[in-house]
Amino acid sequence: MIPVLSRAQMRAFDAHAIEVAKVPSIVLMENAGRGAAERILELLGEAPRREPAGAAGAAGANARRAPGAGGAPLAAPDDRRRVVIVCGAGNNGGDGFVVARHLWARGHRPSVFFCGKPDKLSQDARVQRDAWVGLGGAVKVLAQSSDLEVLKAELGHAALVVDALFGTGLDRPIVGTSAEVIALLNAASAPRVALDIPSGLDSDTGVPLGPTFLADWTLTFAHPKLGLLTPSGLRHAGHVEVVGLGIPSDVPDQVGYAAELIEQRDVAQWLSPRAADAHKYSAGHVAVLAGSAGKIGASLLVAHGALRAGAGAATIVTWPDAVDALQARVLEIMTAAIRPESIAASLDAALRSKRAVVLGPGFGFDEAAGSALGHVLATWRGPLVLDADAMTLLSSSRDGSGDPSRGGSREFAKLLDSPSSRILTPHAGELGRLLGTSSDAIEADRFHAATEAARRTGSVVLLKGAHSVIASPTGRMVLNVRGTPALGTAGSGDVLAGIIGALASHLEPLEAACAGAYLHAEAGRVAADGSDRGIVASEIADGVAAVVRGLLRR
Ligand SMILES: NC(=O)C1=CN([C@@H]2O[C@H](COP(=O)(O)OP(=O)(O)OC[C@H]3O[C@@H](n4cnc5c(N)ncnc54)[C@H](O)[C@@H]3O)[C@@H](O)[C@H]2O)[C@@H](O)CC1
Ligand SMILES: [K+]
Repeated sequence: MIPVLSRAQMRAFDAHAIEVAKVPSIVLMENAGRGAAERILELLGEAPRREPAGAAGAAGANARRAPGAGGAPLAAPDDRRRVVIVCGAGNNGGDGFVVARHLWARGHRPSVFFCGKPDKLSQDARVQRDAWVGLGGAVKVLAQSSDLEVLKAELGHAALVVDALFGTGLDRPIVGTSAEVIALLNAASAPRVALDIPSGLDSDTGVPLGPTFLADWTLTFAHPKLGLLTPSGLRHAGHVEVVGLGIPSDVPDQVGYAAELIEQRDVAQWLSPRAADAHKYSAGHVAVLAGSAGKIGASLLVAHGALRAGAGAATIVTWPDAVDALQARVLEIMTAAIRPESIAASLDAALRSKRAVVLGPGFGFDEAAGSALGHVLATWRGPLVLDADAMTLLSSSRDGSGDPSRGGSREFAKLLDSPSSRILTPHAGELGRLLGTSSDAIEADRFHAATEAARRTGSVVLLKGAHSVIASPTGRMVLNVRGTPALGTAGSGDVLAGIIGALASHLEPLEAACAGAYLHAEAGRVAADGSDRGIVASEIADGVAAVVRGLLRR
């Protein structure tokens, strides 16, 4: 996993590198700028030209474009089509001067602008500015409207735009000339690259503090920052790549990190090959408490997801009329009925010898469904994935306290006492209802919401959305950013719940949720084949087997 750092942790990282490891800060800046320049040179050879667009149009292009894809080479070093670099007064600006010098050394003639008070230049940025000027480079200061006209003219034929205005030091909205500069940069038709983070973005929450640079690529230094990995952060950051600072990667173990990013090799490691004498029950038999009359599709998708992710068997345990409807539809999947008059007894029989339970999709949220959930919470000792209607039951007449006398649901109270190992898979709306707040409040700080929910429910919580956040009750947080908009299709969440159920038969709940999110996203990518829509949920389930196969072959 790749450590993801908060603003404060990144400061601690820098301080550790400088004070403990004795790497001078100017060397870190040199490494940052040189690494970024190398990547920018590559991008100049790859980046597609965009049609000129206003700020809004540019935002659309940013969302649509697959960065790095195809296109004619942009820039043989060319006197007219220059790289435009806009530097601020802090160390982020210093990185910009280093980029300029290395591009110059490779035959380019970058146009360098400075926005800020020259007497406020940080010590290292001043050294780098002087080195740039000492080599004969020019710096155009952006102080008044006529200066902005010069910038605008240069942007009109720029080969690429580099934002080195503000980095992790930003702690308030950008105003004044810098804000006008950002508007101009965002309106440029050239590809846009942010150094470290897009200027204007809060590096912890990914929320724009005010006017914010809209990047196609963000070259972030040493480690990804938290704010780059939220849906809003990624919308502004474009394609995020890490540029090393020449510091060993174990420093975050010493200074701390806020989250981890799932990598392919983590999931490959978790997926151990089946034993030669494996049989369907040793591979894991998943009970799927899902579906109801008119909603049997949900239960089929869960079971399908579980089998494709490696469950040896799946049994849909549901209401008698749904079982009748299912009979005609199932081949590989078994069914068992929950008798409303003897819910506890039928569940005890159905869950015997099962390895994991998935409860919720299409299950209903009436009294009987509540009793079934209550019984499972009270008696099931294995992995339990709670999704969809289970989330509604947990939060009905809820205040998130778990105390029925204060408006918390009975089921929520049972959740806290349950001997099961629970994985909750809410989207923002469901989590909002569970915690007694709005979906907007959840989206405003998804990291906090997921960790808080995990702590309050004593469960692993997978907060769905464009990029999932997986939090454990111990405070560990893992991010999966492999998702694609194509995954937004009916039944996609049901498949995810099934995949996690299968994996939870063998893995710890946090690992199962992480691996499940990753496999689901990758399978969606395979099914979508480069498109952002048009796939159906059963194709995601089908795709999982191929993704698992690929990982096992590694
Ligand atoms: N310290 C280090 O060792 C390294 C730092 N690096 C770069 O340094 C950046 C952080 O540098 P700094 O801490 O100097 O900060 P920034 O360059 O991000 O910001 C500059 C200064 O602007 C001020 N400021 C904050 N918000 C403002 C606003 N809205 N309007 C006007 N001024 C505002 C702050 O006082 C801050 O010190 C990183 O993002 C990275 O790009 C890299 O060079 C790698 C090494
Ligand atoms: K920046």
